[in-house]
Amino acid sequence: MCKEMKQVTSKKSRILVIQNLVIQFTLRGRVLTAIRDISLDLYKGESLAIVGESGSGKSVLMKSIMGLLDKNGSIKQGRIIYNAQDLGQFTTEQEWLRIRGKEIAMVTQDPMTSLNPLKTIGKQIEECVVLHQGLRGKEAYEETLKLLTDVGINDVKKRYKQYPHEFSGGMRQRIVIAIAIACKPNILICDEPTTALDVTIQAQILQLLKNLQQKYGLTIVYITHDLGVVAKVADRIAVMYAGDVIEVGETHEIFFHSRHPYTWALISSLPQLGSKGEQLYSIKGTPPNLFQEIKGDAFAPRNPYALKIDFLERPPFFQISDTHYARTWLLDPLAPKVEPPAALQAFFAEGRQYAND
Ligand SMILES: Nc1ncnc2c1ncn2[C@@H]1O[C@H](COP(=O)(O)OP(=O)(O)OP(=O)(O)O)[C@@H](O)[C@H]1O
Repeated sequence: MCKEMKQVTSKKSRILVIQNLVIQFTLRGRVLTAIRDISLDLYKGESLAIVGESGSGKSVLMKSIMGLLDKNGSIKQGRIIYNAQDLGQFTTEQEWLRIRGKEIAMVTQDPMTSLNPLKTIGKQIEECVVLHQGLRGKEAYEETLKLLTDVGINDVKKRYKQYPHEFSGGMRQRIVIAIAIACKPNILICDEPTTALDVTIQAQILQLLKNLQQKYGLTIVYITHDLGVVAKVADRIAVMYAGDVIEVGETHEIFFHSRHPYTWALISSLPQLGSKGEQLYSIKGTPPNLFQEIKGDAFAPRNPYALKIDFLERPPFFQISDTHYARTWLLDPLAPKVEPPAALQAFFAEGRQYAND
């Protein structure tokens, strides 16, 4: 039967809890609801990927956790609990400075925007080491060299003295990661960290983040529009659509057992499936206008499997396993049995087989 999402199913401890979050922006007198009543837990030491197409609310959600919402936006409802405090209640920049960078750090798509072009990269990392680790002089210098080594940069003494423009895009991203790690955060948010990089470098940066996660005991949140990118690095995936989380589960559950037709559509658009040359399920239409009130399941108008109730009532989270939940009326016991498209079923079967081997 349907149960409201309750993700605390094992001994894993929650490091961040988002409860019934609603975020709105006011634009020329009109109100846009970017986050529509989201609840999501983040577990200590895990890597969670938040996946969804452009405009689904991934960045707004993460910005709200870091106190970086644009001035015309605000939290209208809900809580963001970290370390027994509700971050949503923060009103001053001073309060945020205790969290931002220090406890929760962020790596963005474009390293150039995070780096100062006029300072050597060594100095930029060392400033964080001094500020956040309290080291001075030779100790701070040594720690900076160690961080450079940890992020896979060679010849560190020479590199320390160089400026951002002397590095390639991939190397610059490594430096931004070193700066983030220098602050010893508990949570690292990676917002499309590899989008600007070519495929080989992408894989290297993702592997680096995976290694650093283990070494530093980090909890990582990946934000991406590309499900394929996080397949190998995420423990869990939350799928967002029109400001809502519509499915969440462990990575293999989302890839090979997903139940929401929107997740099916996302998987269908993976190049691995396209290469089979089969006619796959593709999403037609556009996401809803977030200035307007959304009734029912926001995906219903684009969903070939939508039921009448999908247009009327927001589906609850139906529990599929201890770790897997989806917001679709198709999971209601009274709903007709619907199977994913044949090509996707073949992909699911192949993936499950592979997982069992
Ligand atoms: N300052 C703002 N004023 C008005 N609307 C905003 C503002 N910031 C974000 N939005 C709206 O909030 C919604 C969610 O945006 P968000 O940037 O979180 O999407 P996203 O999933 O991160 O997309 P992308 O992958 O393109 O970054 C969008 O409709 C966007 O236009």
